[in-house]
Amino acid sequence: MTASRLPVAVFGARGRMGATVCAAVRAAPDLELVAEVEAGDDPQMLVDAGARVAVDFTHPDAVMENIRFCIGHGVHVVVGTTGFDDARLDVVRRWLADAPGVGVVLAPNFALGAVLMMVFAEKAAKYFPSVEIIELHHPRKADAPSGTAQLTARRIAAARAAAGRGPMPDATTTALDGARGARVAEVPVHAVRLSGLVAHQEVLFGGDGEILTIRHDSLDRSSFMPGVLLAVRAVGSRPGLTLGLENLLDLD
Ligand SMILES: NC(=O)c1ccc[n+]([C@@H]2O[C@H](COP(=O)([O-])OP(=O)(O)OC[C@H]3O[C@@H](n4cnc5c(N)ncnc54)[C@H](O)[C@@H]3O)[C@@H](O)[C@H]2O)c1
Ligand SMILES: O=C(O)C1=N[C@H](C(=O)O)CCC1
Repeated sequence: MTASRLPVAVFGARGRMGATVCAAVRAAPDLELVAEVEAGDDPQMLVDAGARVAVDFTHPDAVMENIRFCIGHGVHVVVGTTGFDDARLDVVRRWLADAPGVGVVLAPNFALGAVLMMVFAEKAAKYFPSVEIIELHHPRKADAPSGTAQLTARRIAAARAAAGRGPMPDATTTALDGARGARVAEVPVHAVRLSGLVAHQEVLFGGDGEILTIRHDSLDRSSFMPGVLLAVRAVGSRPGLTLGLENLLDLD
Protein backbone atom coordinates (compact mmCIF):
# COMPACT_ATOMS: atom_id res chain seq x y z
CA MET A 1 0.00 0.00 0.00
CA THR A 2 1.37 3.48 -0.89
CA ALA A 3 1.37 6.05 1.93
CA SER A 4 -0.64 9.15 0.98
CA ARG A 5 1.34 12.22 0.04
CA LEU A 6 1.05 15.52 1.92
CA PRO A 7 -0.95 18.00 -0.21
CA VAL A 8 0.94 21.31 -0.53
CA ALA A 9 -0.01 24.70 -2.03
CA VAL A 10 2.41 27.45 -3.03
CA PHE A 11 1.63 31.19 -2.91
CA GLY A 12 3.78 33.16 -5.35
CA ALA A 13 4.11 30.09 -7.58
CA ARG A 14 5.50 31.97 -10.59
CA GLY A 15 8.04 34.01 -8.61
CA ARG A 16 11.76 33.27 -8.31
CA MET A 17 11.36 31.37 -5.04
CA GLY A 18 7.83 30.08 -5.60
CA ALA A 19 8.73 28.40 -8.90
CA THR A 20 11.73 26.74 -7.26
CA VAL A 21 9.55 25.53 -4.38
CA CYS A 22 6.95 24.14 -6.82
CA ALA A 23 9.68 22.14 -8.57
CA ALA A 24 11.07 20.87 -5.24
CA VAL A 25 7.61 19.80 -4.02
CA ARG A 26 6.90 18.03 -7.33
CA ALA A 27 10.19 16.15 -7.02
CA ALA A 28 9.56 15.02 -3.41
CA PRO A 29 8.00 11.54 -3.29
CA ASP A 30 6.09 12.23 -0.05
CA LEU A 31 4.61 15.59 -1.14
CA GLU A 32 1.98 16.53 -3.73
CA LEU A 33 1.68 19.99 -5.28
CA VAL A 34 -2.09 20.60 -5.36
CA ALA A 35 -2.35 24.39 -5.88
CA GLU A 36 -0.19 27.11 -7.42
CA VAL A 37 -1.55 30.45 -6.23
CA GLU A 38 -0.50 33.69 -7.90
CA ALA A 39 -1.41 37.36 -7.42
CA GLY A 40 -5.07 37.85 -8.36
CA ASP A 41 -6.03 34.19 -7.78
CA ASP A 42 -8.73 33.31 -5.25
CA PRO A 43 -6.93 31.46 -2.41
CA GLN A 44 -10.07 29.37 -1.98
CA MET A 45 -8.52 27.26 -4.77
CA LEU A 46 -6.02 25.79 -2.33
CA VAL A 47 -8.76 24.82 0.13
CA ASP A 48 -10.81 23.27 -2.69
CA ALA A 49 -7.69 21.35 -3.77
CA GLY A 50 -7.33 19.90 -0.26
CA ALA A 51 -4.00 21.54 0.67
CA ARG A 52 -2.85 20.79 4.23
CA VAL A 53 0.21 23.05 4.05
CA ALA A 54 0.72 26.30 2.13
CA VAL A 55 4.12 27.84 1.41
CA ASP A 56 4.33 31.63 0.98
CA PHE A 57 7.07 33.38 -1.00
CA THR A 58 5.23 36.48 -2.18
CA HIS A 59 5.74 40.07 -1.04
CA PRO A 60 5.68 41.83 2.34
CA ASP A 61 2.45 43.60 1.24
CA ALA A 62 0.67 40.31 0.41
CA VAL A 63 1.86 37.80 2.96
CA MET A 64 -0.30 38.81 5.96
CA GLU A 65 -3.56 38.31 4.09
CA ASN A 66 -2.39 34.90 2.85
CA ILE A 67 -1.46 33.80 6.39
CA ARG A 68 -4.78 35.05 7.76
CA PHE A 69 -6.68 33.14 5.08
CA CYS A 70 -4.79 29.88 5.71
CA ILE A 71 -5.10 30.02 9.50
CA GLY A 72 -8.81 30.77 9.12
CA HIS A 73 -9.19 27.65 6.95
CA GLY A 74 -7.09 25.34 9.15
CA VAL A 75 -4.19 25.17 6.67
CA HIS A 76 -0.65 25.13 8.11
CA VAL A 77 1.73 27.73 6.64
CA VAL A 78 5.44 27.89 5.89
CA VAL A 79 6.44 31.52 5.40
CA GLY A 80 9.63 32.61 3.67
CA THR A 81 8.43 36.08 2.72
CA THR A 82 10.25 38.80 4.63
CA GLY A 83 9.05 42.07 6.18
CA PHE A 84 8.07 40.84 9.66
CA ASP A 85 8.47 43.05 12.71
CA ASP A 86 7.25 42.37 16.25
CA ALA A 87 3.84 43.96 15.54
CA ARG A 88 3.20 41.62 12.57
CA LEU A 89 4.34 38.60 14.55
CA ASP A 90 1.91 39.52 17.34
CA VAL A 91 -0.94 39.67 14.83
CA VAL A 92 -0.05 36.17 13.56
CA ARG A 93 0.08 34.89 17.16
CA ARG A 94 -3.40 36.35 17.79
CA TRP A 95 -4.84 34.64 14.70
CA LEU A 96 -3.23 31.35 15.80
CA ALA A 97 -4.72 31.67 19.28
CA ASP A 98 -8.15 31.27 17.65
CA ALA A 99 -7.04 28.25 15.61
CA PRO A 100 -5.69 25.56 17.94
CA GLY A 101 -3.74 22.90 16.08
CA VAL A 102 -2.69 25.15 13.19
CA GLY A 103 1.04 25.76 12.76
CA VAL A 104 3.04 28.56 11.12
CA VAL A 105 6.78 28.20 10.54
CA LEU A 106 8.32 31.53 9.57
CA ALA A 107 11.97 32.04 8.66
CA PRO A 108 13.65 34.91 6.81
CA ASN A 109 16.24 32.44 5.53
CA PHE A 110 15.81 28.72 4.88
CA ALA A 111 19.45 28.06 3.87
CA LEU A 112 21.25 25.89 6.41
CA GLY A 113 24.45 27.93 6.12
CA ALA A 114 22.59 31.17 6.74
CA VAL A 115 21.01 29.74 9.88
CA LEU A 116 24.45 28.66 11.10
CA MET A 117 25.85 32.12 10.25
CA MET A 118 23.24 33.68 12.55
CA VAL A 119 23.91 31.17 15.33
CA PHE A 120 27.68 31.71 15.11
CA ALA A 121 27.27 35.50 15.01
CA GLU A 122 25.08 35.40 18.12
CA LYS A 123 27.77 33.36 19.90
CA ALA A 124 30.60 35.70 18.83
CA ALA A 125 28.71 38.89 19.70
CA LYS A 126 29.71 39.24 23.34
CA TYR A 127 33.45 38.98 22.63
CA PHE A 128 33.86 41.96 20.27
CA PRO A 129 33.34 45.69 20.84
CA SER A 130 32.42 46.39 17.18
CA VAL A 131 30.11 44.71 14.71
CA GLU A 132 28.67 45.60 11.29
CA ILE A 133 26.58 43.64 8.80
CA ILE A 134 26.85 43.79 5.02
CA GLU A 135 24.05 42.04 3.13
CA LEU A 136 24.28 41.63 -0.65
CA HIS A 137 21.38 40.58 -2.87
CA HIS A 138 20.13 40.40 -6.45
CA PRO A 139 18.89 43.74 -7.86
CA ARG A 140 15.19 42.83 -7.99
CA LYS A 141 14.86 42.27 -4.25
CA ALA A 142 11.84 44.22 -2.97
CA ASP A 143 13.05 45.03 0.54
CA ALA A 144 16.15 46.46 2.17
CA PRO A 145 17.72 45.66 4.49
CA SER A 146 17.07 41.94 4.16
CA GLY A 147 15.04 40.01 6.71
CA THR A 148 18.13 37.92 7.45
CA ALA A 149 20.24 41.00 8.20
CA GLN A 150 17.56 42.42 10.48
CA LEU A 151 17.21 39.18 12.43
CA THR A 152 21.00 38.80 12.69
CA ALA A 153 21.31 42.37 14.00
CA ARG A 154 18.58 41.84 16.60
CA ARG A 155 20.17 38.61 17.83
CA ILE A 156 23.60 40.23 18.06
CA ALA A 157 22.14 43.20 19.93
CA ALA A 158 20.35 40.89 22.39
CA ALA A 159 23.55 38.89 22.99
CA ARG A 160 25.53 42.12 23.56
CA ALA A 161 22.91 43.41 25.98
CA ALA A 162 22.83 40.09 27.88
CA ALA A 163 26.62 40.27 28.21
CA GLY A 164 26.42 43.85 29.51
CA ARG A 165 28.21 45.34 26.50
CA GLY A 166 27.70 49.08 26.11
CA PRO A 167 27.43 51.08 22.88
CA MET A 168 29.91 50.40 20.11
CA PRO A 169 33.00 52.62 20.13
CA ASP A 170 32.90 53.39 16.41
CA ALA A 171 32.51 56.83 14.85
CA THR A 172 29.10 57.66 13.40
CA THR A 173 29.59 61.18 12.05
CA THR A 174 29.23 61.37 8.29
CA ALA A 175 29.35 63.95 5.54
CA LEU A 176 26.61 62.12 3.62
CA ASP A 177 23.43 60.53 4.99
CA GLY A 178 23.55 56.75 4.80
CA ALA A 179 27.33 56.49 4.59
CA ARG A 180 27.39 54.45 7.80
CA GLY A 181 24.44 52.26 6.82
CA ALA A 182 21.07 51.86 8.52
CA ARG A 183 20.82 51.05 12.22
CA VAL A 184 18.96 47.88 13.20
CA ALA A 185 18.96 47.51 16.99
CA GLU A 186 22.01 49.84 16.93
CA VAL A 187 23.94 47.53 14.59
CA PRO A 188 25.01 49.21 11.31
CA VAL A 189 23.58 47.31 8.32
CA HIS A 190 24.72 47.98 4.75
CA ALA A 191 22.61 46.71 1.83
CA VAL A 192 24.22 46.06 -1.57
CA ARG A 193 22.04 45.35 -4.64
CA LEU A 194 23.99 44.09 -7.65
CA SER A 195 23.36 42.11 -10.82
CA GLY A 196 24.89 38.66 -10.55
CA LEU A 197 24.24 38.28 -6.82
CA VAL A 198 21.70 35.88 -5.30
CA ALA A 199 21.76 36.21 -1.46
CA HIS A 200 24.87 36.85 0.62
CA GLN A 201 25.78 38.26 4.01
CA GLU A 202 28.90 39.13 5.96
CA VAL A 203 28.99 39.78 9.68
CA LEU A 204 32.17 41.62 10.66
CA PHE A 205 33.32 41.63 14.28
CA GLY A 206 36.18 43.91 15.29
CA GLY A 207 38.37 43.76 18.38
CA ASP A 208 41.88 44.69 19.48
CA GLY A 209 44.13 43.88 16.53
CA GLU A 210 41.76 41.31 15.03
CA ILE A 211 38.71 40.90 12.79
CA LEU A 212 36.35 37.95 12.64
CA THR A 213 34.29 37.70 9.43
CA ILE A 214 31.39 35.26 9.18
CA ARG A 215 30.14 35.02 5.61
CA HIS A 216 27.39 33.05 3.94
CA ASP A 217 26.63 32.83 0.21
CA SER A 218 23.52 31.41 -1.40
CA LEU A 219 24.73 30.91 -4.97
CA ASP A 220 21.49 29.35 -6.15
CA ARG A 221 17.89 29.23 -4.87
CA SER A 222 18.26 25.46 -4.52
CA SER A 223 20.11 26.32 -1.26
CA PHE A 224 16.77 27.18 0.37
CA MET A 225 14.91 24.01 -0.66
CA PRO A 226 16.05 21.48 2.00
CA GLY A 227 15.00 23.96 4.70
CA VAL A 228 11.66 24.73 3.05
CA LEU A 229 10.82 21.03 2.63
CA LEU A 230 11.89 20.31 6.22
CA ALA A 231 9.46 23.01 7.38
CA VAL A 232 6.67 21.72 5.11
CA ARG A 233 6.99 18.25 6.65
CA ALA A 234 7.28 19.56 10.24
CA VAL A 235 4.73 22.37 10.40
CA GLY A 236 1.69 20.11 10.91
CA SER A 237 3.11 18.80 14.16
CA ARG A 238 4.09 22.25 15.48
CA PRO A 239 0.92 24.15 16.44
CA GLY A 240 1.43 27.88 17.00
CA LEU A 241 4.25 30.07 15.67
CA THR A 242 7.74 28.67 15.10
CA LEU A 243 10.22 31.44 14.35
CA GLY A 244 13.39 30.40 12.58
CA LEU A 245 14.57 27.21 10.91
CA GLU A 246 17.03 26.55 13.75
CA ASN A 247 14.09 25.27 15.82
CA LEU A 248 13.74 22.36 13.38
CA LEU A 249 17.44 21.50 13.34
CA ASP A 250 19.59 19.62 15.84
CA LEU A 251 22.27 22.24 16.42
CA ASP A 252 23.73 20.86 19.71
N1 LIG B 1 13.12 32.81 3.64
C1 LIG B 1 13.97 32.60 2.65
O1 LIG B 1 14.83 31.69 2.70
C2 LIG B 1 13.89 33.47 1.42
C3 LIG B 1 14.65 33.18 0.29
C4 LIG B 1 14.47 33.97 -0.84
C5 LIG B 1 13.54 34.99 -0.84
N2 LIG B 1 12.83 35.24 0.29
C6 LIG B 1 11.75 36.23 0.32
O2 LIG B 1 10.66 35.70 -0.41
C7 LIG B 1 9.89 36.77 -0.97
C8 LIG B 1 9.72 36.53 -2.46
O3 LIG B 1 10.97 36.59 -3.11
P1 LIG B 1 11.10 36.28 -4.67
O4 LIG B 1 12.50 36.64 -5.05
O5 LIG B 1 10.60 34.91 -4.98
O6 LIG B 1 10.08 37.36 -5.28
P2 LIG B 1 9.37 37.37 -6.71
O7 LIG B 1 8.97 38.78 -6.95
O8 LIG B 1 10.21 36.68 -7.72
O9 LIG B 1 8.07 36.47 -6.50
C9 LIG B 1 6.96 36.84 -5.76
C10 LIG B 1 5.74 36.24 -6.44
O10 LIG B 1 4.62 36.41 -5.58
C11 LIG B 1 3.51 36.74 -6.39
N3 LIG B 1 2.47 37.35 -5.54
C12 LIG B 1 2.38 38.63 -5.11
N4 LIG B 1 1.28 38.80 -4.35
C13 LIG B 1 0.67 37.59 -4.30
C14 LIG B 1 -0.49 37.10 -3.65
N5 LIG B 1 -1.28 37.91 -2.92
N6 LIG B 1 -0.82 35.79 -3.77
C15 LIG B 1 -0.06 34.96 -4.51
N7 LIG B 1 1.07 35.38 -5.16
C16 LIG B 1 1.43 36.66 -5.04
C17 LIG B 1 4.08 37.65 -7.46
O11 LIG B 1 3.21 37.74 -8.59
C18 LIG B 1 5.38 36.92 -7.77
O12 LIG B 1 5.20 35.93 -8.76
C19 LIG B 1 10.64 38.05 -0.59
O13 LIG B 1 10.09 38.58 0.58
C20 LIG B 1 12.06 37.55 -0.32
O14 LIG B 1 12.77 38.38 0.55
C21 LIG B 1 13.00 34.51 1.42
O1 LIG C 1 16.13 36.93 -2.53
C1 LIG C 1 15.67 37.42 -1.47
O2 LIG C 1 14.84 38.36 -1.47
C2 LIG C 1 16.11 36.88 -0.17
N1 LIG C 1 15.60 37.38 0.91
C3 LIG C 1 15.87 36.89 2.22
C4 LIG C 1 15.97 38.04 3.20
O3 LIG C 1 15.42 39.13 2.97
O4 LIG C 1 16.61 37.84 4.23
C5 LIG C 1 17.08 36.02 2.33
C6 LIG C 1 17.26 35.11 1.17
C7 LIG C 1 17.08 35.77 -0.17
